[in-house]
Amino acid sequence: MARAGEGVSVTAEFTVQPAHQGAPGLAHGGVLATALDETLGSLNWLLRTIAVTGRLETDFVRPVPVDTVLHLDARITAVHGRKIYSTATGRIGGPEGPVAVRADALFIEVKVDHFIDNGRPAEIRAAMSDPDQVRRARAFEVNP
Ligand SMILES: CCCCC/C=C\C/C=C\C/C=C\C/C=C\CCCC(=O)SCCNC(=O)CCNC(=O)[C@H](O)C(C)(C)COP(=O)(O)OP(=O)(O)OC[C@H]1O[C@@H](n2cnc3c(N)ncnc32)[C@H](O)[C@@H]1OP(=O)(O)O
Repeated sequence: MARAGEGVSVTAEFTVQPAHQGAPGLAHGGVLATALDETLGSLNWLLRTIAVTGRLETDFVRPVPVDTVLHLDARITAVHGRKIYSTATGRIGGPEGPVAVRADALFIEVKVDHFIDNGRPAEIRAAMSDPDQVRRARAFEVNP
């Protein structure tokens, strides 16, 4: 679950499951990048803005074993026109533990037409019939 913090920030936890393994016993980097991306993406809801990831630069600082809880902390650093700049860290061993991963991101604000024009019709129809469900499921749940 992601929680709003001070300023435009959120914290979240992501537990690395066996299915997230890359190298034996360790989290796959792409899954860690996804956890960062999802946490960063949830920030845009605090701005009440629909935005997609344009750029995600990830540093992998420490290996993250399977079963680890990744403590995520993300905040918006700047907004310029449609561009939303944000940064996130993922710590292990507790919220004050060492940084294992970090990311800098650029999200670009889009109209809802971005999804209507490019998404698959069945999912668009489902989302339109229950927008609250989309908001909860896509924006505020980090663990699948
Ligand atoms: C009622 C109907 C309901 C139906 C829908 C229901 C719900 C929808 C609501 C919410 C959706 C839910 C969740 C979505 C949120 C988050 C999901 C998690 C995050 C993701 O997983 S999301 C997937 C991965 N993501 C993509 O799938 C993006 C693919 N991409 C594109 O779709 C285009 O690429 C786009 C739109 C990004 C930009 O295209 P564009 O034509 O709109 O804008 P343009 O190119 O003009 O850029 C404008 C300014 O951003 C700069 N800029 C752009 N890209 C840059 C880059 N990469 N690096 C550096 N700067 C960049 C330019 O340099 C310019 O800067 P400047 O203004 O200074 O010149």
